Amino acid sequence: MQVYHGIQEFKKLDHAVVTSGTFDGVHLGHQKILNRLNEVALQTQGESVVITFYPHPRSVISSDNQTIKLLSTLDEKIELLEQNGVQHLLIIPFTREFSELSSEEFIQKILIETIGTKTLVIGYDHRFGRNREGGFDYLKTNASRYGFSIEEIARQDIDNVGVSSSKIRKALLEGNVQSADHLLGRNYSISGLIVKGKQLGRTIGFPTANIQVREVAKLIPTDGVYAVKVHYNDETFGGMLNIGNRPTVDGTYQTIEVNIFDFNREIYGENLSVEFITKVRNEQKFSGLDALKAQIAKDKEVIKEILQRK
Ligand SMILES: Cc1cc2nc3c(=O)[nH]c(=O)nc-3n(C[C@H](O)[C@H](O)[C@H](O)COP(=O)(O)O)c2cc1C
Ligand SMILES: Nc1ncnc2c1ncn2[C@@H]1O[C@H](COP(=O)(O)OP(=O)(O)O)[C@@H](O)[C@H]1O
Repeated sequence: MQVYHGIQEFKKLDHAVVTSGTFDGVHLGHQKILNRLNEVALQTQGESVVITFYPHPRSVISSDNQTIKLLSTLDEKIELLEQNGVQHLLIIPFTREFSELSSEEFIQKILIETIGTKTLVIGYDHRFGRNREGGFDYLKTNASRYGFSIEEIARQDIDNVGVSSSKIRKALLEGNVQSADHLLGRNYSISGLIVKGKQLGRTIGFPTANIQVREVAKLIPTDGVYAVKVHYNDETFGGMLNIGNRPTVDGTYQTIEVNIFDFNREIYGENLSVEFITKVRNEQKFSGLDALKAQIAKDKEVIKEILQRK
């Protein structure tokens, strides 16, 4: 997959089959669009192109100034789009100025002049241009002027639920990992650097690797204890992970820490990624370290059992 940062890097194609959107999480709904994109590209001997925006449009336009939490970092999105067979990825820096472009200017400048679009494939609710003014109906009415054809992809439903990034975010913030994983079509994951903690874990028999997530915008599931799969270099392990402030030890800030099963290595300064399988309980304040240790031993039993069935 060719990646272009900004329109000036893109060289106009003879036969571009294009889609555009934020594609946060590259979930099953997005995958349906991408499959069709690749199919049309193959049938028409064209090349598939995805236009996406960075940072996320809502983080630029929204007035509440809060960083919106996302299902995928830019690197993860690039990897997922590549896995889905996309040939060209154009990442447009999303600025205030860019957000002022009308839908007509977007079509003329980006789709026609920069890319050379011959077919545009868009999701059922995709909007573009200033104030999200352009959509499928607008395109359809004006199609004859543009010299490209337009195809709309219906909403992907899973168990009668329309898949959307916001539903997946909500599920993760409610601790409903299984539902999020189901809509994503894979297990939600986070990755980061292993940093030093208070070195207490090893004294209670459960050393925990503390994960520092680099991207502030990455969504962290709600506090609690989770069954996870841990990826370290090319190896995969089972593990139990806690997200929270650790009230038992009077913790004052949130940590993400994982006890990796059947593992005994020093990994400070290295990278890990974890896949969330299910949440098993809320974080609690115990009377002391012994009570916490007894509960963690029980968590281990429960989680080993869960992971065996996966
Ligand atoms: C599976 C698991 C469950 C945990 N559950 C809780 C909990 O319910 N309440 C709590 O205060 N801390 C909980 N912790 C966090 C421990 O307090 C933490 O691992 C311990 O303080 C060691 O911290 P350290 O890495 O800074 O040494 C849990 C940790 C793990 C690995
Ligand atoms: N099974 C394991 N799971 C997690 N970390 C492990 C394991 N075995 C060894 N380690 C190492 O021990 C460290 C965690 O020990 P711990 O006493 O909890 O210290 P800290 O408070 O710095 O996290 C990890 O960062 C890792 O380098």
